[in-house]
Amino acid sequence: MLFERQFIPDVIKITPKRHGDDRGFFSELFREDQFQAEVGPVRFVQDNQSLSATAGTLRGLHFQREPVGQGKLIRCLSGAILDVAVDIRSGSSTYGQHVAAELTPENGAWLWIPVGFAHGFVTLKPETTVLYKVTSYYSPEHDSGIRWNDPALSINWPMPEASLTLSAKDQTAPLLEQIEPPFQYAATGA
Ligand SMILES: Cc1cn([C@H]2C[C@H](O)[C@@H](COP(=O)(O)OP(=O)(O)O[C@H]3O[C@H](C)C(=O)[C@H](O)[C@H]3O)O2)c(=O)[nH]c1=O
Repeated sequence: MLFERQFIPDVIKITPKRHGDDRGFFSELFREDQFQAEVGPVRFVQDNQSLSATAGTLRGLHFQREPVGQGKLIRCLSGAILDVAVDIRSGSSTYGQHVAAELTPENGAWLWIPVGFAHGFVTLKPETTVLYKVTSYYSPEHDSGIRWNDPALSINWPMPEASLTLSAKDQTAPLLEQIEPPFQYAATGA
């Protein structure tokens, strides 16, 4: 299991080892002991899966407010995504900045995004399946988000707006400056 901290170091790209042979490969996708040794005492309570039929499907930028903020461990099972995590922790030196990582079945990587980030992705291929583990249960009343194309975030989505598919909720999400900072920076980044 290779852990690569991104330029916002609390966001980590995790690449499981693949044991290849003439049949294909075997891979231990997740081990709590190795994950907790690197990240800390984080546990997952819910697994999610989404299928997006077309390339250019953009889901995000979402987060759940405290006390049920969600850490997310994301991987792409089919197709391809550009995964984006925006630091929305008040007091963070990288507040409003983001990490972007391409996740594909070929690279087999997870992206770990702790509580304190807004998360979204755009699909780069049709029939894209995303699996993600989260650290708090879904709570509709705490579900929140910021606008995917907020100019203050300078996210370079690789497709023109006209070619994107978004939910009505995502099209009308507030700008970061319009919301109360939902999280406080904590050095642990858990
Ligand atoms: C997140 C979630 C949703 N739902 C229901 C609520 C709606 O009826 C339906 C679709 O929900 P939503 O439009 O929020 O799904 P996405 O747009 O894919 O959002 C998700 O993808 C982005 C990238 C995220 O990071 C969020 O975790 C998550 O919100 O599933 C549930 O029943 N349980 C859940 O945990």
